[in-house]
Amino acid sequence: MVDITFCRSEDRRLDRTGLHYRSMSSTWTLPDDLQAPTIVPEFPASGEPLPRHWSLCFGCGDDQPSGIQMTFVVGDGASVVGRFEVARRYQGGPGVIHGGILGTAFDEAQGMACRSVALAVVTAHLEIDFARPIPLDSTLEITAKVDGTVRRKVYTSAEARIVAGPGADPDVVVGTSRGLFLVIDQTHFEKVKSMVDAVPAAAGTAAEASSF
Ligand SMILES: CCCCCCCCCCCC(=O)SCCNC(=O)CCNC(=O)[C@H](O)C(C)(C)COP(=O)(O)OP(=O)(O)OC[C@H]1O[C@@H](n2cnc3c(N)ncnc32)[C@H](O)[C@@H]1OP(=O)(O)O
Repeated sequence: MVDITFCRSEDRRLDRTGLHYRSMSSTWTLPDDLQAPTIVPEFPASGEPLPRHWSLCFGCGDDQPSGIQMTFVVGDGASVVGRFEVARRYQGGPGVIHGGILGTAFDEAQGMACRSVALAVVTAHLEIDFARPIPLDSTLEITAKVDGTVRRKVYTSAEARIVAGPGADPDVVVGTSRGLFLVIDQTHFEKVKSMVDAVPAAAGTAAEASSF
């Protein structure tokens, strides 16, 4: 196995307990009227797998071979833990993940966390801090949670860690993300249904069934 150790200046290090963003530029703030997440009964129990929301999804679909095929388990409360392998085709800079792929993983994981509070959501706003290079052939774990809701708005955040392969260190956060998702109803995808370019597997989740 390739041994890769990235520089870890104390100033740029993020830790598990006292997450700090000293070298980050985020201006993300949670609103004063934020409500604590109310978990829907359909959301599986902690430790249970959370099925894909759509079999053709680039983030989680198992009928989408070009996608990153993330898998998820439910975490504590309104949270999920997702994993995927950083395949060589996801290369951006030499030997490292493309930033857009990390963005995809955050988007997917934070969207999946929203399933704890709503049947279906779409991303309205997503912002990412790329804290460390992420080598190809590593396994990335994204922990995502709902921080709270305001009407249809779902506020989320997430952290990424390398848990296996090159650069693995579960104590180092290699990226963070914050995102706003909006709860939608079944009319949202009505106009684009005809664009679906393959026959999806049987609708496996309530969200799939409600979308198509
Ligand atoms: C399928 C199963 C999945 C279930 C599982 C999900 C996992 C999927 C993971 C991948 C998810 C994706 O990539 S989804 C694909 C990428 N995203 C999209 O395609 C979304 C495109 N955008 C839209 O369709 C629209 O802009 C919406 C739906 C996001 C919002 O439109 P709308 O419904 O008309 O809502 P609108 O009235 O404008 O706004 C409602 C409230 O939200 C606020 N708001 C709206 N946008 C923003 C914004 N960017 N930044 C800040 N705040 C915003 C407004 O100020 C307002 O606040 P207030 O007045 O109430 O205070």
